[in-house]
Amino acid sequence: MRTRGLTKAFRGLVALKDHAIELREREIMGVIGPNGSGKSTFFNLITGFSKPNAGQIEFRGRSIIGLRTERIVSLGIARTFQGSRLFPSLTVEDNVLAAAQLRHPVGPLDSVLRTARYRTRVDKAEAIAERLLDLMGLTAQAGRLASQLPYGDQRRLEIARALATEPALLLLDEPAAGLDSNETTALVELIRKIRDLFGVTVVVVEHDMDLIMAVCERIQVLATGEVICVGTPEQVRNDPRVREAYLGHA
Ligand SMILES: Nc1ncnc2c1ncn2[C@@H]1O[C@H](COP(=O)(O)OP(=O)(O)OP(=O)(O)O)[C@@H](O)[C@H]1O
Repeated sequence: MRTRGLTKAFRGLVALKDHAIELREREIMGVIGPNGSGKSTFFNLITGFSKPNAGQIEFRGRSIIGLRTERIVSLGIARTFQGSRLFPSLTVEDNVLAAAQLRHPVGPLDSVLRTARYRTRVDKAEAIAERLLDLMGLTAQAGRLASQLPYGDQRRLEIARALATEPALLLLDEPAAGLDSNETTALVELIRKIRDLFGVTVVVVEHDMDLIMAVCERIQVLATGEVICVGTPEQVRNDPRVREAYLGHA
């Protein structure tokens, strides 16, 4: 995935200005910056939740500007959200199945007639859900309502839902928010494992510097909508522009 000249303004306010990023296959990239620096705007533009005023977004060699969110998901980009977007009154398993079926849709006629295609697709979605629940340590909770899960489990369920759409690019929006330090350490391992098992590229937007520094191979820093620095955790940590951006907002 790469962006060039990506710009988004809300009335007079430029939330993202001339943004450029080029992700490498299978890398874990962090995007950080003070509050209001444009991180969520960046995710919203890539996933079709909002449309840029200017610029390009290319994914696997084609422009995805103007495509609907469902189409972008089907091309292989999945995201989690800062706040929970689970279906609270569905079971844990059905939450993952619903996401898996975005990738293996069942038409109403196939469903009513229980065609062979219906069976194949349902089997495929069930196999994906089973594997993901196992990976997330949620198998024992499969039959519980999503709303009844402890918070940390709900966050992992959200990641399972994103993975169920079989993405090539996984966008995690503040995955450590609300987690304690043990859970955050476990999340570092989980993100690495996801990358290794599924071969996905991962972008993490996060305020938790321990998580970012531990898991990311490269980090891009935004400040007031502009990219101020890209580099390894070590380079970013030592960059005076980054310190300045954060101190300016302290
Ligand atoms: N829908 C919107 N309408 C108006 N202004 C918006 C909208 N979305 C974002 N903004 C503004 O754009 C700027 C960038 O916001 P954005 O949410 O992308 O920042 P962020 O880096 O994700 O912040 P945070 O770390 O607090 O989540 C902010 O000034 C914000 O108020």
